[in-house]
Amino acid sequence: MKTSFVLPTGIEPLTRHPNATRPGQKIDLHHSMCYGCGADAEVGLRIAVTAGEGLTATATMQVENWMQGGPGVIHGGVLSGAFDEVMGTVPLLLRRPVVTGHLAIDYAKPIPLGSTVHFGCEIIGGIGRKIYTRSYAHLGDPDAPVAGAHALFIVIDLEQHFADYRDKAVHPS
Ligand SMILES: CCCCC/C=C\C/C=C\C/C=C\C/C=C\CCCC(=O)SCCNC(=O)CCNC(=O)[C@H](O)C(C)(C)COP(=O)(O)OP(=O)(O)OC[C@H]1O[C@@H](n2cnc3c(N)ncnc32)[C@H](O)[C@@H]1OP(=O)(O)O
Repeated sequence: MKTSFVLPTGIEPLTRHPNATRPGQKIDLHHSMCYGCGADAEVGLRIAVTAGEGLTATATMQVENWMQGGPGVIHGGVLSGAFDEVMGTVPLLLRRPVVTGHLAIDYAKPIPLGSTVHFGCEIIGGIGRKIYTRSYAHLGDPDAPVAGAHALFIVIDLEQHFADYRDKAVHPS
């Protein structure tokens, strides 16, 4: 698939954490009010990410009517959010919390409402606090991708990063 995302040189391989989620199991819920994965979020993508072998994962998302952009098809921003969620979850296999620094999407085909989008994802490697990932999406045939994505995630100190915002956090009612 065509992309204009340029990977830097010097990316080093990363290793799965020994206590990471086992292949075939769902990677732990981030938090229940998360727009990407939360079961209690008022509006959300409700994506479940399953660990694969090594530093890989898969995920699915149902394309619901509220996700419409062009007539009958998914909004590009919703798909972008889905890729962010899928790729942002995979660094949990390293047991390292991250936030997105750079996200690039390649849209190859329109995705109809009512589809199930299947995602594959892998960690390419890292440089210092930077973790590079790539992902692709298909509608049932992995040989016919409908979109692809790359992202750079930055490892953060979880407590410190959100310290000034926690008083605004919303909780399940
Ligand atoms: C939805 C939020 C969830 C957040 C995650 C919470 C918990 C994590 C735990 C579990 C995760 C589980 C599931 C998560 C699922 C989905 C994830 C969704 C993730 C998101 O949706 S999260 C929201 C959007 N995200 C932000 O809200 C970030 C705002 N931002 C910042 O908070 C700062 O910007 C930060 C921290 C990114 C960096 O700040 P900083 O001061 O710590 O570090 P610094 O600036 O030095 O960058 C360090 C090195 O990255 C390079 N670098 C930085 N940005 C770059 C760019 N754009 N392009 C190329 N290189 C870049 C620098 O050049 C330097 O590289 P070098 O070391 O080589 O110089």
